[in-house]
Amino acid sequence: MDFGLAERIEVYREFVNPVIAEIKTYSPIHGDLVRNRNVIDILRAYENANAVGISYITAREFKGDFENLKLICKETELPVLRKDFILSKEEIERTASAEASAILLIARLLGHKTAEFVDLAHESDLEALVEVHSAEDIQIVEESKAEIIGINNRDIMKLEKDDGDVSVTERLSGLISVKGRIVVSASGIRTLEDLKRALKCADAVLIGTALMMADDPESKLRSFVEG
Ligand SMILES: O=P(O)(O)OC[C@@H](O)[C@@H](O)c1c[nH]c2ccccc12
Repeated sequence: MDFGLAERIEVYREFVNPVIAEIKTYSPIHGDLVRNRNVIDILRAYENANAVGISYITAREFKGDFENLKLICKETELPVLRKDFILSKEEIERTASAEASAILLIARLLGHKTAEFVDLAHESDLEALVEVHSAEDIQIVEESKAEIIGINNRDIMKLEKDDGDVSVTERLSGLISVKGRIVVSASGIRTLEDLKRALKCADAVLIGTALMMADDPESKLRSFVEG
């Protein structure tokens, strides 16, 4: 049986640093991140370095491509998280049809519809990773049945134009009162020190840019996972 993302994080965290490795095509700050490489080669590098899961951004603001999501899901046994600005039930169903195992839902975007969208994700057999960036967002996610809370160290509505570091995770993780949910720290994690700080108050981290900008993503990821 292939475990979902939440369960895999719980198993991995006993042995390694659980890292959700992101295949990120483009960054508003750094520009093109794929740099003519093959997406599947990047996927294999992440698999070889023991990523706990794969994240792929389909959002057009990040030059993502839904066909690539389908290809990645077909090519890997790891759980795949689809990241986009999800605003409709159809997009949830499309994510399930691509055979992703988890979907990103943004509390800031969905507001009090978040709980309903989490239930819709579950109806499509998808795990819900609800992303938060404020105390208000935490209240919203706690009204839902989301199994994974993603603390974004940046405000995604600013499309990475803002700075953000693990101090956001340190501050917000303390506000989570409903226990038993997996907490993931995402964005702006560039060094093993950032990772260690994040894992003091989160169960896993999600890293994109630092891996995509590395000359050798496999060894870069291995240094985070085994560090
Ligand atoms: O590249 P970074 O700093 O490691 O951040 C990764 C990830 O957190 C970021 O890409 C992200 C977080 N939430 C999103 C929502 C949409 C698109 C992208 C994102």
